[in-house]
Amino acid sequence: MSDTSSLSPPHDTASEALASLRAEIDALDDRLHDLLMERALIIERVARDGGKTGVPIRPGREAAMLRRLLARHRGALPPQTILRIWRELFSGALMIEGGLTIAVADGGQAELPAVAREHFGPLTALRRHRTPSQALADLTNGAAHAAVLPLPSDEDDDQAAWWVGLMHGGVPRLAIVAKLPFWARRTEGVPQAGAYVVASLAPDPSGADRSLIGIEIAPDMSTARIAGQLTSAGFDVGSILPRRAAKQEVGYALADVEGLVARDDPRLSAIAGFMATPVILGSYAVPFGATGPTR
Ligand SMILES: C=C(O[C@@H]1C=C(C(=O)O)C=C[C@H]1O)C(=O)O
Repeated sequence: MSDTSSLSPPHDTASEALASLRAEIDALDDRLHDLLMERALIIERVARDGGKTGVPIRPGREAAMLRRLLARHRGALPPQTILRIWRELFSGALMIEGGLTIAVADGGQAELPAVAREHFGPLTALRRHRTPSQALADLTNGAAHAAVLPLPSDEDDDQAAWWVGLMHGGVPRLAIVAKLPFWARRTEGVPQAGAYVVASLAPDPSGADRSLIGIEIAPDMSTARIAGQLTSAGFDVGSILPRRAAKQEVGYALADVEGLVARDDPRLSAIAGFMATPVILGSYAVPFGATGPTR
């Protein structure tokens, strides 16, 4: 250990005023702590009597709670502090509900585990994999509750284009249930990568959601035409990611549309011009502070 004898102790002036302010902080901390313990008692009741089944996270409810608190937030405390505290509370609550394990595919994007950690907190077990299919296998064999996967890009090879596999389903039926980061304004030093969370979870509306539609297209179909077909079926289209592999008879497209669209939405079966009826791949709460449509 280094020699600290020459360091002067912290020197605070007006020590009486400071001591009294600190006493106020300590008293408030007791009240906050009492409330947190009371909250944990209710979480225990949710776990015992709430009738929840399957994957315990409720991404829509979490997003709605955060938006509500951030909307009423006033004063000097940075709003992001509110988000950090509540994300930590959610992760503690999920420990009470039996704990959470998240699989993350970090292939090519070292930032993805950091994005997963930022969202799910240090209490959550993370299983790191190289590829999306390895992370998804954790869901099908019950080793993880949810998978954090990279945002699709037009540079993805077949292995990386995990959303195409999601279109063809399987048991359990997996869906995109959240988009990360929820705090959309990024500051220097925080992970910049985005991700989708996939789980076997029913849609959990947050009040401001978007949905992802997987489409089989003829390989030469233009993006404008895909958008046109979706728009005339009544969808408000944000972005479209086409995937046209060379020498293949079918291409794919991932469309991001406004609202929480149900799997049996009649607009899907009424759509014309695609190779098959488009399928809903899931939905996500619009990240806080996001500007404009996101893919
Ligand atoms: C407590 C619940 O479970 C989880 C924990 C939450 C919380 O701490 O408030 C909210 C949503 C869920 O992710 C719930 O479903 O209400």
